[in-house]
Amino acid sequence: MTTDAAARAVAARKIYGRGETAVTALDDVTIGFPRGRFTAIMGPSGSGKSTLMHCAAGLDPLTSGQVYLGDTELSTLSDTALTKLRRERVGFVFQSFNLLPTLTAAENITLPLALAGVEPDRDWIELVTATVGLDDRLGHRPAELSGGQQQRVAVARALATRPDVVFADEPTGNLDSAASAELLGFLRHAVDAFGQTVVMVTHDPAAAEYADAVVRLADGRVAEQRETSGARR
Ligand SMILES: Nc1ncnc2c1ncn2[C@@H]1O[C@H](COP(=O)(O)OP(=O)(O)OP(=O)(O)O)[C@@H](O)[C@H]1O
Repeated sequence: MTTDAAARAVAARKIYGRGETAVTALDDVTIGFPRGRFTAIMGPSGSGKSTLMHCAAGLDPLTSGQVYLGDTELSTLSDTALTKLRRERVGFVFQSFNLLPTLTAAENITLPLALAGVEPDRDWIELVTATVGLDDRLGHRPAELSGGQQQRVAVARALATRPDVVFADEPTGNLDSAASAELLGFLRHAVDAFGQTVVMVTHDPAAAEYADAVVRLADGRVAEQRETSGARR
C-alpha cells in the first residue's frame, strides 16, 4: 500500500442488516486513493460504489477493517472529531448539487469555511472562484443558474477548505453532455493545477476517462484497477 494515499481502505467490510436479510456491500476491499490524482469508481448498480465512498468519507462506519484519511484512522475518532474532520478535510459533490437556495453562488462557495469556523484563505478562494468561470453570476442564487453552473459552484464549495480529498457521487448524473464535459474538465483542472485529490463515482465510461485511474467494483469487491489512457489530458 502506498503511503502517499490521501485516503485508503484496508480489508474494508460493510454488512447492512443482520441474519437472513444481511447484505454484504463491501467484501474485503483494500484500496488507496493517491494524493494529487483523480480516481473514478465504476461498477454495476449495487456493487458497493456509494458504500465505499461513504465509508471512506466517514459518513458511514465499516463493519470491520479500517479507513484512513491520510494517517488518521476514522474509527478511532469521536463523533465530534469525525464531524470536524469531514468539515475541514473532506469535500463533497452530490448528483443533486445540494446548494442552499437562499444563498448566492459566492456565499455557497464559502459556506463550509463558515461552518468550520476557519478563516478563509482569500487567495485560494479567489483562485477557485475564478476557475469556476461564472464571472458575473456569483451574486446569483442557485435557481438563477443552469444545472452545469450550479454543479461548478458545488465543486468550488467542495474545494473551499482545500480538503485532503473531494468525493464526488455521480456529479454529472443530472447534466447534459456539454455541461458534463465542462464539469469534468473543472475537476481535472483542480487535480492538475491545484494538486487536489478527487474520487468520483460514475456510471459513465466517458466521464471515467477524465480520471487518472479507474477502480471497478463487482459484488462488493475490487474487480479491476487500471490507469486510463490519458487521452483527454
Ligand atoms: N442503508 C442500506 N441498508 C441496506 N442495504 C443497503 C443500504 N445501502 C446500500 N445497501 C445495499 O448494499 C449494496 C451496495 O449498495 P451501493 O449503494 O453501495 O451500490 P452502488 O454500486 O453505489 O449502486 P448504484 O450504482 O445503484 O448507486 C446493495 O446491495 C444495496 O442494496
